[in-house]
Parts: sequence; C-alpha cells; structure tokens
Amino acid sequence: MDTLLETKTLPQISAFRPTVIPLPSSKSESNRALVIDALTKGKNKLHNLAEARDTQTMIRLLGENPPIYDVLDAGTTMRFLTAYAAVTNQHKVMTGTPRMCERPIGILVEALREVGAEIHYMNVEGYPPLAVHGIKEQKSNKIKMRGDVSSQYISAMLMIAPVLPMGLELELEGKIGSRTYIQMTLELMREFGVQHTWEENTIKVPHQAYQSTTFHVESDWSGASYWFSLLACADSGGLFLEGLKENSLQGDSKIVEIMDRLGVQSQFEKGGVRLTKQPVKGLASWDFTHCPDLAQTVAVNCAIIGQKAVFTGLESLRIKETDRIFALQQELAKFNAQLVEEKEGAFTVIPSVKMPHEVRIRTYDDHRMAMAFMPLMTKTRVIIEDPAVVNKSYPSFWKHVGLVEKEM
Ligand SMILES: O=C(O)C1=C[C@@H](OP(=O)(O)O)[C@@H](O)[C@H](O)C1
Ligand SMILES: C=C(OP(=O)(O)O)C(=O)O
Repeated sequence: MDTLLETKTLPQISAFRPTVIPLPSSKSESNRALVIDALTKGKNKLHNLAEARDTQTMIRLLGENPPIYDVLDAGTTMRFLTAYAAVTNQHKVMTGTPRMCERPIGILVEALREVGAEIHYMNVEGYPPLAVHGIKEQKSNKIKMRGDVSSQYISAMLMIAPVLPMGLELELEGKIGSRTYIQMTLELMREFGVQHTWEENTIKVPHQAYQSTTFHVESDWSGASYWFSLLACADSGGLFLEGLKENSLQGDSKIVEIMDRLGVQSQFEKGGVRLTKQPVKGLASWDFTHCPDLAQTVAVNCAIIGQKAVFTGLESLRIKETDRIFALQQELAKFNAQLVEEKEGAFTVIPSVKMPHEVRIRTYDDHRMAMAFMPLMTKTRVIIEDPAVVNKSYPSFWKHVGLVEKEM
C-alpha cells in the first residue's frame, strides 16, 4: 500500500505562516558543478549544493566510486556520469531504476563512441544498463548530435570537452530542445574558467584546463514554480521565495513571465523574489520547448483557475520520469479538466468545469506530478499517493507546504 498524504482544503495564502519559502537548491546546477569539480580533482569550493536525491546520488557515487554506478531515477546523473566515466578512462556499469532503463541514451553513447569510447549495451540497444570502458585515445574532435531528444546528452559531452586532448567541435542537428540547459552548462563551465564559442549550430570547446573556483548554487526555479502556481490559485496574498536571482542560469526562471499572465506579479529584492497576487491577464498559448519541467505546473494551474490555453513544445515529456502527457491526462480528468492533443507536441488545456469534493492523485514515480497538483488543495480535498516521490528534487516540499513536520 502506498503512503498517502491527505489534506483538507489549504487556507488562503494570506493566512499562511510563514509566508517566506526557503526553497531547495537547483539540482541541475549542483550536478554540473559536481562533475566539473570531479574533473578538476575536487579543488573547488561548492556552496549550497542541493538536498535533492539526484544530487545526493551524484555526490555518493563520485565519493565512493563503486564499480556499478546505480543512478536510481536521476537523468542528469546517468548522462553526466556516463561521459565522466568515459573521459576518466574507468570501467563502469551504468544502471538505474526500471524506468531509467526505458529512457533513451543512444545519442550520447554514439557521440562518446565517435570520440573513442568503448561502450556496450548490456540489455537493450539504445538504453541503460551500459558497460563503459573509457576513452583510450581520442579518435575524433568533430561530432554531430541530434538536439531534439534530450539536451542532457549535449551537456554531458560539453562538460568533458575541455579535458579531451583535442577538445570538441559539436554540430547540433535539427530542432534544439531545452536550449537553456545547454546554455546553463556552458555558463557554468565559464565560471570554472573554460571558454567556448557557439556560432549557428556549432559549439567549439578547445582543450583547456578547468580553473578552481568558488561556486554558489542558486535556489531551484523549477521548485519555485509550484509556489507561483499556489498563489495564482488564491484570491489574494503574497509570498517571498528565498535565494532566487533575476539573472539566473536556469531557464525555468521563465515562470516569472508565464505567471505574470496568470495572476502573479514578481518583484526581485535582495535575497529573493516577492510574489503578489494580481488580476489574471490571460495566457492564450505558451511554448515549453526550452522549459519542459514547467509544463505540468502550468497545465494544472490553467486547469484550476479556468484558463484555456494551447501548449506547444511538449515532445520530450513522454520520456521523462514517466510519460508526463499520459499522467497529466489521467489526473486532470479526475477534476473534469482535459489535456487534448492537437498535433505532435501541441495540446490544449481545457479547464475544470466542476470540482469534485475529493480528488485522489496518482504520482507515477514522478516528483513533478505530486508537486504540480499541490495547488489543487486550495479548491478541494486532495489525496496524494506516494508523497515521498518529491525527494528526487525537493525533499522538504511537504514541510514547506506545512502538511508534515519532517521530510518524508
Ligand atoms: O540538464 C538538466 O539539468 C536538465 C535538462 C532537462 O532535460 P532534457 O534536456 O532531457 O529536456 C530537464 O527536463 C531536466 O529536469 C534537467
Ligand atoms: C526530467 C527531470 O529530471 P531528469 O531528466 O534529470 O531525471 C526533472 O527533474 O523533471
């Protein structure tokens, strides 16, 4: 039997105590900083690393260096450590949860093989588990990679590029998804002293040394999005989200613009961002190509507040922690809302017409399914199945909501 989190309707935000939300640190920034730190032999000072399980798994595997890297359900940890094991010439088995072994990795494996890595599929071609045997000699420094499946393959190659004896010239083919995450990787590499050029579709990273530095991880904008959505569901009130910056490396800071249309005004102050409830301006459509992790937050929000909207750029949602399109369609239907497919990657959110007295939300081993549906608690009684699923990115989520005393 799953653990359940049951709640009566949440109070209005203005009644929340405290209204200051501490927020978790970004797992995306943390996992990049940790891989770069490992490549510089740990000479850096990394502050505010994430409590997220994905980051704690990265820290544990890099620290203990076991022969089998079991990344559990952490996509970045799988992709970044595969490239790391190859460039540091290690023999490693890369594996994870059953779902992780259904998430494709062929594009990264091909790219690593082209530069000279020996990698074998241990079960199904194109998917983990993998046997990685390292790069003995660099075979090529010019490679092409598709950009439309996952940016994590590209980030993984970029982070090892300066360590490769001949550096790397990466030509990105086709549509590029999650471009902001590639930019985050390159900006973080710059913070550690590595230069690059990006002209049209080609990113060049010459062979060079990472420089030791002090790096402070920002709060997590994806985790912040649930608080924007909660306020958008309220009649009035405000929240202060700690540790967020106006000039963020994280593409999910786009939530500021999206929520400005859906009734939340943001004002950056020292130490974070102040959110104030305002009238809804309306959101006719939004393209999530470069911020896919915000799609669930905004879809559930539109369904609750009565905003019909067209969402595009959702292609990558089917290969994440779960098939997020299917999961959203099932769970939105429970309060009479819909996510209707118009064409590949494009959907219309049709808001709820009638709110039931109670909704039981399945979470499909996906942290974002649990967190995205939290604001529904302002409208009806909600039961969340497997609430501890949030630990992947935001272990103190339910504590911050005020529903439990301790992390689960
Ligand atoms: O590089 C990263 O830190 C991430 C990239 C994105 O994945 P895709 O590039 O697969 O869209 C995002 O969904 C994921 O949560 C984190
Ligand atoms: C997709 C996600 O993570 P990953 O791909 O790193 O497992 C996520 O956190 O929403």
